[in-house]
Amino acid sequence: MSRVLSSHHSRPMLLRRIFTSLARSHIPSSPSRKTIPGIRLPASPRPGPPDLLRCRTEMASSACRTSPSVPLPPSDADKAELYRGLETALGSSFSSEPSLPPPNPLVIVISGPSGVGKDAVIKRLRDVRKGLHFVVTATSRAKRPGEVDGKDYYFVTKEEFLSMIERNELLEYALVYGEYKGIPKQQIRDFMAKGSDIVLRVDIQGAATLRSILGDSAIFIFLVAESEAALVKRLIERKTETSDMLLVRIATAREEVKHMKEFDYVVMNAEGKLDGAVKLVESIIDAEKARVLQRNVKI
Ligand SMILES: Nc1ncnc2c1ncn2[C@@H]1O[C@H](COP(=O)(O)OP(=O)(O)OP(=O)(O)O)[C@@H](O)[C@H]1O
Repeated sequence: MSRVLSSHHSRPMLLRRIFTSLARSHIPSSPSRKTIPGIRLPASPRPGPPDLLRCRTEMASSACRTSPSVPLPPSDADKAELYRGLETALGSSFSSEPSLPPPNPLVIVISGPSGVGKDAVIKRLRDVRKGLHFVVTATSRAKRPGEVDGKDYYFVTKEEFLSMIERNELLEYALVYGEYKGIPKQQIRDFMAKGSDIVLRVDIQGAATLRSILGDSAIFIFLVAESEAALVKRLIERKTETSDMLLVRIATAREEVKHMKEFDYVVMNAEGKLDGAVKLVESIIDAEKARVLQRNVKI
């Protein structure tokens, strides 16, 4: 900009030129605007009388200093009268149509190494955020005491699981320690149809598979602890693994952290700062809702 201002043009003239060219690039040349798939465009502004549009860029011209054909109420007029007067001057009533269509439902994949706090973050998110559906995974493993069918998992037999695979009913599935786990597609479709955002909790391998299926249409969030040492302490304190299992999980976590760059966002879940991590996830959701170019998941 400073290079432009130091040229031989006078400053007011340059400003007028810049303003004119900006205005030209923003004012639709015809009322029918092309729509771009995936982009939420506000309702097309109704073009006003051409002389008013010209006045936006040519404030100094004599035509703009003359009164409009329909006299406007004075600025201190009653609000309703001023509103109606402006409508009359512009030649059409003001639209009450929403400025934007509702945003597309999101699919949010939350992943990260074992012990990083995926369950903890999701549990808190469930408490603080409405409009999210937390996908219930189908599994062939036996129900453990306290687990509820349809809440913790959908418990099915191995035969039922295999026929779900055959009928292509699963978005992604894996055989983990001899038991099947998979994500039912219909559940996601049903909740997306109701306008809910979908949250999926998967391990790093599952996230890689989902990325290959969903590409950039879903949002991938990688949770990390503040350090490897903090992650190890958290896993030890959880007291759910034997030493051998801990060793495998920690060695795996070392490899998994290398996959962070394949994700869209990284969220730190630091010791005692669970709420901060959840807030950041919420901010990501809010920002995604405000995207002009909306993600569009097809399942
Ligand atoms: N911010 C935090 N501060 C302190 N403790 C935490 C925090 N987040 C989670 N934890 C604790 O760390 C342990 C591991 O968390 P969690 O079970 O949610 O991890 P996970 O990623 O779901 O693990 P896995 O993949 O092995 O199931 C739990 O005991 C949990 O209560």
